[in-house]
Amino acid sequence: MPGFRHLEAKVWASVVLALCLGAALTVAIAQYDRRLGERSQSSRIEVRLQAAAFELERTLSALAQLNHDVAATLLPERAITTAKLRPLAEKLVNDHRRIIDVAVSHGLEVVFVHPVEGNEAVLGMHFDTRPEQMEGVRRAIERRDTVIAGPLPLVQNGRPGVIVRTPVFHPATDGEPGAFWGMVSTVVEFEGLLEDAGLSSADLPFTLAIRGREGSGAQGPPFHGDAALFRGTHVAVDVALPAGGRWRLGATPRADDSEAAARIARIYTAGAAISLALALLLLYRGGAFGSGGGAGRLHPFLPAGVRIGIRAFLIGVSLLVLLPILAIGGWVSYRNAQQSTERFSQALAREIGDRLHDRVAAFFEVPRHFVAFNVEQARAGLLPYEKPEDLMRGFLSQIRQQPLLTFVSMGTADGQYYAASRPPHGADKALRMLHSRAADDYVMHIFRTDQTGRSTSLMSTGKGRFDARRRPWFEAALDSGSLAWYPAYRYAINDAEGAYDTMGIGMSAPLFDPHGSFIGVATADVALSQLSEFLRELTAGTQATAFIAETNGLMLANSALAPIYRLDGEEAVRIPLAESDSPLIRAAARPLAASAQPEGSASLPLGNGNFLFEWHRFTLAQGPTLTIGLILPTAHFEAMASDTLRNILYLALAVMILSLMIGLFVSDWVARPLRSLSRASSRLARGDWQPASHEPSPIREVAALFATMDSMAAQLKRHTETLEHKVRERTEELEAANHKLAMLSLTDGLTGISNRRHFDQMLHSEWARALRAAQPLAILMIDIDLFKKYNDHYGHQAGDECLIRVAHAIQSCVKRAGDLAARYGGEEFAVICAESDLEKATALASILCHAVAAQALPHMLSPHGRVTVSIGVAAAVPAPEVAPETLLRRADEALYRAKAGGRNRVDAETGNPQPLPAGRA
Ligand SMILES: Nc1nc2c(ncn2[C@@H]2O[C@H](COP(=O)(O)OP(=O)(O)OP(=O)(O)O)[C@@H](O)[C@H]2O)c(=O)[nH]1
Repeated sequence: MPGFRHLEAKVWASVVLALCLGAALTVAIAQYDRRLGERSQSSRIEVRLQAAAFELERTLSALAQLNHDVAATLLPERAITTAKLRPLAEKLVNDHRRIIDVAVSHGLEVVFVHPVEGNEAVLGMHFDTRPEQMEGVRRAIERRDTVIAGPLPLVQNGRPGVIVRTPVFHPATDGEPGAFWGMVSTVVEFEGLLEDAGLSSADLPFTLAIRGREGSGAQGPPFHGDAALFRGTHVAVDVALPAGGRWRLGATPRADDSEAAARIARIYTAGAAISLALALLLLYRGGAFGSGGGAGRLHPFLPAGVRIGIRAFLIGVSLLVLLPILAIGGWVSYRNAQQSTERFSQALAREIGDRLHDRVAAFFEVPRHFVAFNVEQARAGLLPYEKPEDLMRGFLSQIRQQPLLTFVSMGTADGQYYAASRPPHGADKALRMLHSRAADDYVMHIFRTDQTGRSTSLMSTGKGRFDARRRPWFEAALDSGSLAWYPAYRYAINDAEGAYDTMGIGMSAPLFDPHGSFIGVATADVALSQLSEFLRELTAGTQATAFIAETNGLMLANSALAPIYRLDGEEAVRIPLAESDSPLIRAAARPLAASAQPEGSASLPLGNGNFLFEWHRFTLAQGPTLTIGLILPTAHFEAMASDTLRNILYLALAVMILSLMIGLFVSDWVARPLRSLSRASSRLARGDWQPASHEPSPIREVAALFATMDSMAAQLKRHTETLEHKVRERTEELEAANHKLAMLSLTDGLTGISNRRHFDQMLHSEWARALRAAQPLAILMIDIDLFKKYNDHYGHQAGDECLIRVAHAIQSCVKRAGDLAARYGGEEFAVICAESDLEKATALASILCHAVAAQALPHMLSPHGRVTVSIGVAAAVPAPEVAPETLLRRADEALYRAKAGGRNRVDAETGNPQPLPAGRA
């Protein structure tokens, strides 16, 4: 009966041990998983912190630059000119939403602030009355450079703020550094900075703290979050502040990581299930559920009566174990590969997108830099516009610094044009100088230049007048009155090679001399074809397509090098994204038009595959809003997943084949000796005692089985041989006895010669033989004369003795092979003479007659005085229709006649009795 009571103690012990081991292993795995999870969480946090640090560094360094720019405006006069300062400050505050105010102090007193509203408390403030402010101010003065001060509670609202401070000094005199004049401070909302860096505390999956106030670094005072976390295990990333100093970002994962908790719960559940299953299995083996795993029971999963070979069994078991492992391992790996690919593709797209955005944004800073520089130069009286050769050489050295620029040029107030240029098209990439002068009647001249920046040869001259004042960039500068982007336009330079047959975009600004008089317009320009080339370089090796377009959907550039304008007569008509030659760009136009978001992504299903589309919108300073689009084929990433899957499949296949081979080898190793054992026992069962040639087995139990079987077989063989020997002996004895019995059955018990039965058998067989051979056969019938009287006179005993003597006498005369003498009955004897005719037989009969008489056995009552015999002889060649008894009868008749004739004589069937010769009677 199934039950638990009868279970042995060792079964219970193994169950308890299995449960304990299972629990210990589960706890260990959960701990390990937790540690792994924490490690991976830490690295995720670190990545996030690094991204945030990068963003903070970028923002702060941009702010430092801007603050520095404001300070630079104070340098010429070292006087607070509100009219000059206000527009700059206004622009700063408007462009950067996190800036609270821009303030200027003369000495340590704040004398200018913008905006005033909300910052009234700042105006007139003395830094030396505010120790927390003074710390940063002192640092800036000591360093004589921009510093990032704070964060500290702001005077205006008490909220934490970061202050970018740039000190301004009097000019140096006699090699002595100039004395402190004042300070430009840009105040930034600290929480806003954190938010922009993705560290808004609301949605962080970790606890954040920051230390290093005043850029004091890893050991500095904490200023944000719970500083206690710095005492425990935490992830730390430093923010390098512009112009020196560091903040340290520290983070620890939040305790309520539900994903990790769910994973740990799954591990505990799986561990409990496996331990329980193991315990049940042990109970089953112990017999808790019936005869269970007891010896002799077949496997519970096999139908009754089914037997399988040991090799199939071993391979089957291996496959049963291996296949689920392979299947689960393969599935998990594939899922992981898929997820990693997904994450990787998104990260890569974002990475390429960000890189593209940064590079393009940096690229658009280039024209600004050159135009601003030339504006500064003009204002400082350093732009040699009255010496065109020098002017163009200066432009040439500028354009040489920036390989993507197409023109750095100036249009003078009277419409003359001077430029350095890099031809956007054509094989000849030598830099050019261009001018259209009033002296040449405004005809464009294009010169090739050499390495030293001199014009070498005139390449071509223009067809018509080139009046700079009619060019879009000139007009745009006049319209805006300051540095500004102008819309894309078609170049009007008609050189012989068509190198300038393209559109361009750039920045221009009016130029004023030191007296403030308008002297012309400076411009830096990039050909849109160059911009496309730039995009192509940026996306090289990524299989991505990138484009730049304006908000109205008109293309500026694309890495596919699809045309961005077409000519309608002489007029260049810009092509919108939706009409691009590139189907990818056309497909991207729709989601882009539908979204007003500054950045986003969309999936583009196209005829030949799926694409991931990422876009960023950004506004150029003093210019249009541009969209940078990036289109990536997802097949590239999917291929990675399918590559992984294929690799997994190959690996699984290889493992399976290897396992099968090992399985076959092992099963053969185990099974072959067992099979030879099985064959040997079958042979033994058939009684084949030949010693079996076993496969040697390395398995102890199997080897022991072989040894036992061998000794068992040897013992059986010995027993069987002994038995066979005994049986043979008994059989021989039996045969001898049977032979004796047979002899006895054919012999007369008194006389020892053949009896009547033997005589009859021999008569028939000899008769048949004579018949076949057509030879004569004779019979002698012999009867002792007057034996009754002998008996009566000498007694029965003597009669028997007499019979014996007569028999011996007869037997002694019958020696020929094939002849037989027998006692025919009573005192009567008979002889068969083979191959004998009557004559030969009669002769034998006479010899017999004489032989008996010659014994001279006294017989008182016989007229011969001795024992004599009478013999009847008959002979014949047997015929098929004649029975042998006929011959017997005839011999008997002859005997009768011999008796009647006086006894002691022979009578042949002729009827003529043969009297014995007298002398021998
Ligand atoms: N002692 C002895 N006597 C036998 C045996 N078998 C037959 N007899 C005797 O043999 C005698 C045969 O006698 P009968 O047949 O009358 O003939 P007979 O006396 O020999 O006279 P004839 O044949 O005419 O010469 C009988 O008395 C039988 O008892 C035997 O085995 N032992």
